[in-house]
Amino acid sequence: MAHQPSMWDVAEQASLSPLGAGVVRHPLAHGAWVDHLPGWVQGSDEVLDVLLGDIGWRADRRQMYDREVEVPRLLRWYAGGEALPHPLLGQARADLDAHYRSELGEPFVSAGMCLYRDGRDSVAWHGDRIGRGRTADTMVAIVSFGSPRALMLRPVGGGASIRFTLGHGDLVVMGGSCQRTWEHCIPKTTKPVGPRVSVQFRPRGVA
Ligand SMILES: O=C(O)CCC(=O)C(=O)O
Ligand SMILES: [Fe+2]
Repeated sequence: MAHQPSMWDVAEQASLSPLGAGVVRHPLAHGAWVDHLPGWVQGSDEVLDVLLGDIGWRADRRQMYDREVEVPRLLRWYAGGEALPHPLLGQARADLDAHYRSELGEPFVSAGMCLYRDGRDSVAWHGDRIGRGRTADTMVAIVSFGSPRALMLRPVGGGASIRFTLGHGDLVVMGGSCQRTWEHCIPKTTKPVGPRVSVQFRPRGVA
């Protein structure tokens, strides 16, 4: 008998909800803001499966005083011209463009990806300040897949930090002066967490 499409097939197909309807903006001090939309992606499992496959993840090494150490996460960088590993990610970039174009004034281009294999993987406090994020307002849009992890933000000059939990299919966008006037990090956790992949869309010249 031919396979009958069922509600389950429909439910499992990755899709995006309309951005305009659900994004909530959190204004921060010093001209920064964070937009948040939990559950932007539905049916995220198939995307996560692809992202956890062999897409060319590599372990970066950094000079740390007199020795070289591996950064505690795996990385994969897609320049604007390179096809993304799942069609939903191309759709996500197009939807982000449509929603933010008038405010951002330019398209999202690159997709940087981080794989946090478990709670020992992390990214330390930083701003995305390689390039124009150092001097100008910009946006970095992050879509999360897999185990929930905390994204922390704190003002550069000191002050209380704030926390967003980024779960499977969630969107956050850091905008305004956020990369210059605030720092962000994904802290390590001793909780037993599975892998998480973050996909960061940035305009040209921002990293
Ligand atoms: O994994 C995340 O959500 C953040 C990654 C990040 O801050 C970066 O790669 O610059
Ligand atoms: Fe960052």
